Amino acid sequence: MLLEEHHFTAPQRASPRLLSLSLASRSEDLQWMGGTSSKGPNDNRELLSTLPVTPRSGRDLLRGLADTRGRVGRRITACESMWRGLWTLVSRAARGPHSPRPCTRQGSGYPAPGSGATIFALSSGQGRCGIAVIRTSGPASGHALRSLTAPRDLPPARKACLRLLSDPRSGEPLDRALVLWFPGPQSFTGEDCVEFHVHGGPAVVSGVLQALGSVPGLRPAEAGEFTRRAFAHGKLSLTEVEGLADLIHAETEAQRRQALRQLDGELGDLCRSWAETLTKALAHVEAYIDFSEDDNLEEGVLDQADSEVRKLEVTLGVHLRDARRGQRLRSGAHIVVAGPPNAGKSSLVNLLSRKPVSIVSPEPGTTRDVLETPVDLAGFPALLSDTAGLREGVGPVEQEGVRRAQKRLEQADLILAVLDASDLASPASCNFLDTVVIPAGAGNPSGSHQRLLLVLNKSDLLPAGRSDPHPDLPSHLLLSCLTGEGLDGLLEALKKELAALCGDPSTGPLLTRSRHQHHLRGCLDALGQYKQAKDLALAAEALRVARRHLSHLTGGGGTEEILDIIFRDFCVGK
Ligand SMILES: Nc1nc2c(ncn2[C@@H]2O[C@H](COP(=O)(O)OP(=O)(O)OP(=O)(O)O)[C@@H](O)[C@H]2O)c(=O)[nH]1
Ligand SMILES: [K+]
Ligand SMILES: [Mg+2]
Repeated sequence: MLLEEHHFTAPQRASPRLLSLSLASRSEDLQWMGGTSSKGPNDNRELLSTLPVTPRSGRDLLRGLADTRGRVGRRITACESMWRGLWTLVSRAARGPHSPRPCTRQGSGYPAPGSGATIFALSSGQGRCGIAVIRTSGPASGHALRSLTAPRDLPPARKACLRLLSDPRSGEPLDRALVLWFPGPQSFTGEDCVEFHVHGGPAVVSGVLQALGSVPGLRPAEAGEFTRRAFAHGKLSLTEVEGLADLIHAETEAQRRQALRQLDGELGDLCRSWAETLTKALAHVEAYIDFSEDDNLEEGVLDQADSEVRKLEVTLGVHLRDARRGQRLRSGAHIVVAGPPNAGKSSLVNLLSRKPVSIVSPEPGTTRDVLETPVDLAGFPALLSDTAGLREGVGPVEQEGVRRAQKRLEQADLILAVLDASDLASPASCNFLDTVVIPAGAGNPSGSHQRLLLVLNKSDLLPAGRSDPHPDLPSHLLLSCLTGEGLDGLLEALKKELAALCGDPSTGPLLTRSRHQHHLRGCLDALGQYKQAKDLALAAEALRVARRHLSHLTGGGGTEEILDIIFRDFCVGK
């Protein structure tokens, strides 16, 4: 029976009497609800599975309904969604065991734009290469495969077969290629898909693409369209889609690990478990609203809901506090290299990025604009900004440079403060120490101020043999950009700072985008409203809002625009 297929498990504290009671009093509502659309069977199934009732099987439920139909008066209940859920399940059970089974997951509910057409694209990179992969997705995929190949029969599903490809219009041979046939729904998009692994020459690739374009019902894919179809068919949740986009763009080891975790569905699983907690709490509140006067409800149902909500609030708070780190790991921590003129800031930026990003010269005031360069520091992504030397009393152009440098300093995740070790007594050095280094609380990592690493450059100019010539300064590292001495120590210190800023990609933060943060905050706000609600109906509504935020996090923001923004990150063929 359907209810069992959906893993309907009766709660341990269940009371069978309660079910027949509730069905008897609400059957009119069930009929009334039958004409309206369901919010989504998954939602209601969850709600149903947590209700304090025990239908032994779908058949019992149906029988109970038939018995009671028409015996009670009309009453619209506060737990409308519960009855919608029941109705959905019951009417599906009535359709019998042969009604189509959902595939691996439920669809996202968003139709893919232009779905129905069969799309094709080059899915491997552009340019000359050993092998290029061209794929199709859509109902005409099988026809396209048969049109291009000889022999013309479909190969066994998911097995690579060697076939001669030829142009269906002229019969001209195009390539000898491996082809793979993925009948839906067991494919990346959930639709019928074909992959052609052809030789990677531009003429072969364009020949096959043109041949595919000549097959009726096929058209070139748009950017991200394959993934969008996978999302529409419930093959990927939105957070997994984001993980996939991040994996494609990952440039460092830490980014790759983080993206892979998200693609594996960790964030989605977490959200679903939170949503389940809320569903339970909601079911308790709804049950209380409906049945409290029947005296059949156990004691403490509301207290249980309250305590679940409180626990969830704490967990969400922890994740929200970690969200900034997840975003840094995804897009790179902002490291701003600052210091007085001629300290060697540009030399250090070039050394860390291993390329001549900035002009280095003995003339103070060489760098004016903020120069940004992405770098991979010990596996962590970072955005290094070279800035103008900080000093007063200079011309208008340099002054503008100083203003920009100061603005950038305010936004830094980490300040890499550079001083000339042989010139610490100069007014510019003293001023920089007083205005930037000391207020940032260098050497005081537990301080609530901005993180800062102090580097004394040009150590090669110091008299040899003295271990630490500046013990009175805040904690610092000695470096020579000229000789490279001290670079390993600096990289080690940077790695520690970045690990603290970004979190451990294998175990750490899971919220990687401001979109995630937005919905989590929305969920927390709604939980705050739940606690303050004076009326139970309002409390239930707050729980529903909270749950909606979590489902938007994994399923989209409720608008097509959000999806457009996310899918825009993909290239054609993905
Ligand atoms: N001896 C020595 N000279 C260095 C070292 N690092 C940089 N220099 C020299 O110091 C001078 C200034 O270097 P830059 O990298 O341009 O310094 P900056 O801080 O970017 O200067 P501005 O952009 O003008 O503020 C150049 O002549 C460099 O060759 C070092 O470790 N040792
Ligand atoms: K300079
Ligand atoms: Mg410079």
